[in-house]
Amino acid sequence: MAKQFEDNHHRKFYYLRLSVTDVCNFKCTYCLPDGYHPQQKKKPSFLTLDEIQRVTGAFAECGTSKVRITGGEPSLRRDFTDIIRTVAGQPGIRKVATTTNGYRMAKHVHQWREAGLTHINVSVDSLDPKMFYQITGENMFNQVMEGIDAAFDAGFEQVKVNTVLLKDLNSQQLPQFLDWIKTRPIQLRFIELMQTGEMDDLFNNHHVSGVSIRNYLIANGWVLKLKSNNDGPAQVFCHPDYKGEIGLIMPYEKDFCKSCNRLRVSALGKLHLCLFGDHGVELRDLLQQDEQRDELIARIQGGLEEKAVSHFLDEGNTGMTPNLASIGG
Ligand SMILES: Nc1nc2c(ncn2[C@@H]2O[C@H](COP(=O)(O)OP(=O)(O)OP(=O)(O)O)[C@@H](O)[C@H]2O)c(=O)[nH]1
Ligand SMILES: C[S@@+](CC[C@H](N)C(=O)[O-])C[C@H]1O[C@@H](n2cnc3c(N)ncnc32)[C@H](O)[C@@H]1O
Ligand code: SF4
Ligand code: SF4
Repeated sequence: MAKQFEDNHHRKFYYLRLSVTDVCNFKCTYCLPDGYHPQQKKKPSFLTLDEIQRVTGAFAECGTSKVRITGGEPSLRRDFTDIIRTVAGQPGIRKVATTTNGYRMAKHVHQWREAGLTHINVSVDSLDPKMFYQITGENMFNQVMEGIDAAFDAGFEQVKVNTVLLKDLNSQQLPQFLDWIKTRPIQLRFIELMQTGEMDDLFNNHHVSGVSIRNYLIANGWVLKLKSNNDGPAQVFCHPDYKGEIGLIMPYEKDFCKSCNRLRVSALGKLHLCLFGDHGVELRDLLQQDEQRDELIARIQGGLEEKAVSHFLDEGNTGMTPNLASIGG
């Protein structure tokens, strides 16, 4: 194995978030409130299967054991199942995950599972269909719920659900969410709203910290679980009376970035050292032939020297990220 990816702050990288498209069919108020619009007139060409195979192969050689396929909406790629199969086929990749809005899950999750998908995260911002529509711009609540049932049916032992915590919207619905996971093996994660470049007043109007939920959980017998080296940033709590778990993603908390274990590659083939970084490192020219792998690894390692110790969101600096669809969250 080539040298494990590590930065100058002694953080090791086991987890690659690979975006395969910027396109999305939803209009979430906090992400793409006006829907997806290409940045240039020309149709962008997103990473091909061969390029995906080369980039994940290089990461795997340097210690990456988990790849999350994300977007935009990754399942809108017509070759999505082949992408899963390609990533799953890389020696060393033990977890192949995706994050989806759930739109295509009911129909296709069995085939994703057969292709090698091991973990699935789906976004559900409210359990109230009307509020779901209000937040996502799409009337698809029932379809997404059917998708979650289909995932269990296909053999996933747990489904993770992402809920962006929004003041005066879903932040009042904790009892409903707790009730929902009582008998279901769902890890429900509340994500604090993050400010991005294109966001207007939404952040000031709707950002709310996850601290009060954490205090509630601790006061009511929930216990913090230990993490493994390729887990995401959620603090996960479990309770003996619940089949489900609660996760909290609180990026504004001190030391959130201390345990950063992940790198990102955009759908256009740029390495992003941080979700809120200033620029990407071009990789695509080194994804054209298998023989370029050593050069590719050297370029990623060079980029890692520049990785900052944390984001600068508290200073109002959101880096170059206009919205999370552009980099895959
Ligand atoms: N600020 C920040 N937010 C992150 C980071 N990683 C994940 N998130 C947030 O958490 C959201 C949910 O991430 P998911 O795509 O569901 O995956 P995950 O929680 O990283 O991974 P798992 O632990 O495998 O479920 C992302 O879309 C981001 O909003 C990170 O490195 N920095
Ligand atoms: C960018 S989406 C991509 C995958 C897929 N389209 C989905 O929605 O699950 C990944 C995650 O980022 C979250 N997200 C998007 N914008 C966000 C923001 N500004 N703050 C916090 N989370 C955000 C979404 O809720 C979703 O769970
Ligand atoms: S959060 Fe996901 S589903 Fe919603 S607009 Fe962004 S990319 Fe699309
Ligand atoms: S904000 Fe940047 S440094 Fe912090 S955990 Fe996320 S990717 Fe890592």
